Amino acid sequence: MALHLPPETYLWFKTFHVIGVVVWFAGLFYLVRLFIYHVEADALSPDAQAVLKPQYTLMEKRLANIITTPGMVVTVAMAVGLLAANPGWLHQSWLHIKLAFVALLLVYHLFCYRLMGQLQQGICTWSSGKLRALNEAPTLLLVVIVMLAVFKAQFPTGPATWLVVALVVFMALAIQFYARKRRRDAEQQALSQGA
Ligand code: HEM
Repeated sequence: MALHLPPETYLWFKTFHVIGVVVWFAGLFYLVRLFIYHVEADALSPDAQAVLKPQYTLMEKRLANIITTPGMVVTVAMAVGLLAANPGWLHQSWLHIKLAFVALLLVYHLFCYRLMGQLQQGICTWSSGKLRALNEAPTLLLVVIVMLAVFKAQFPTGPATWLVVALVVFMALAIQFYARKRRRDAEQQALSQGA
């Protein structure tokens, strides 16, 4: 049964749903970036580690608890509002598929908390390269979920879609390639300075 709310209420729910998504993803992307810096601090001198590691721990905790999780809560709470205002969505298959991808996103969110705990205890076994690859997962989820929300039952499968998919994959690979090149250049510079 639909709630009888003023018509603009639905649009307010949608506005804050999208704002929640932006905040949630900003947090998820930056959190794993901080994990990468945290892991890379292992290669620094003990003095540098003593300063940087507690600082990264603090930044991670604040980012996760003050930005990322509240972004997730706003997204989900506003989604509940959208469904309460228009329960007809619950019978549509695009929403069921979207929910399956949102479930994956929530698993990713929880996994980030697990990694954060391991980093704080100094028992994280993930390399910075693996973390960089992990940081691409929410990009793919973001693209698919937003496409489902926008196209709904008319989910496109034509050439334009494949072009978008190819561009996203190309961008992800280019970022990985550039990051690897920068790391290699920095290593070579450090070696030549030490020589
Ligand atoms: C808790 C799970 C979620 C539910 C139940 C849900 C449900 C909905 C519903 C019912 C709408 C309104 C559709 C319309 O009025 O056309 C909507 C819009 C939207 N959702 Fe979600 N959503 C969820 C999570 C997400 C997530 C995680 C993202 C992003 C990754 C997202 C992105 C969007 C966007 C961009 C719109 C606006 C689409 C448009 O107006 O064309 N949603 N969502």
